[in-house]
Amino acid sequence: MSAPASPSPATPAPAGSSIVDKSAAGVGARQYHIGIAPGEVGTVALLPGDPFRVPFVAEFLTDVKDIAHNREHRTMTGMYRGRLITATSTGMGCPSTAIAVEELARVGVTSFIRVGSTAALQPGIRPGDLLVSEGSLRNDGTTAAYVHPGYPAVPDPTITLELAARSRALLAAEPGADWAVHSGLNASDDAFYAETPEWIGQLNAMGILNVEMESSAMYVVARLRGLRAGMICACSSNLVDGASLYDEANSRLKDGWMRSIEAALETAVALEL
Ligand SMILES: O=P(O)(O)O[C@H]1O[C@H](CO)[C@@H](O)[C@H]1O
Ligand SMILES: O=c1cc[nH]c(=O)[nH]1
Repeated sequence: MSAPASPSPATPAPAGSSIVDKSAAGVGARQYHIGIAPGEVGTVALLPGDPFRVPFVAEFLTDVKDIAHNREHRTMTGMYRGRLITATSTGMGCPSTAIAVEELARVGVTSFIRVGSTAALQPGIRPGDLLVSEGSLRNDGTTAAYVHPGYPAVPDPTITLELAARSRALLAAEPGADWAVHSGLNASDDAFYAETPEWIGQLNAMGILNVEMESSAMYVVARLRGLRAGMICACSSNLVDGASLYDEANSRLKDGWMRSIEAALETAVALEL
């Protein structure tokens, strides 16, 4: 893993100026947005988007603690098969995700696994299926503030392979399962309602499996800071074959979330994250 880099401005601040250096801001302190202090969380964090999904992670844990809930960032911790697990919600989109990853890193988290929802872009991927990300098309503004347009947004390969293996093991253990696991590329969009039929068609033609809104920031910030990240999402809807379903009460989506969380927890244990 390469050394952490910081987002250095093109022209350094003049010596003796009082311009704030945010690369050092808050290190060792309770964090401004997530409300967590060093020592309150472990080294691996599961990241759902929605604060109301953090307790779904806690359902798998023992010795559960509520750590903080500030803005969209809710955090709980607990034990899963001998490992201290942290669950923190990112909110929707790359800006708040980048803040969550930066601040979690400042309090000791070194591995991040997003457990989200996503819309499918290839026919036949059904609500409730799991999608393991192998890389993100960076259609967001946040990562453009951090890196060159050609910089790749890629997950840690070991976490990615383990997420695929653990989710396929869950599938194999369920006789008559009516869901599937898919691995491939996804897109991270900024603007949910700006996804036109033309854009959806372009992503489909490029073979992109699914679209969500956070992974590009998680991957880029993790790489820049020398940390590890991966993503497993549950399909909420299919934007190309009409299996559209923006209904969180539907049990297929909830079942998918729970399976994605279990695969992420098993990954954390297997890799000692
Ligand atoms: O369910 P979460 O994890 O929030 O993920 C998806 O759902 C939201 C859009 O509905 C976006 O945040 C998108 O990435
Ligand atoms: O989850 C998502 C993200 C972007 N666009 C969608 O339709 N769904």
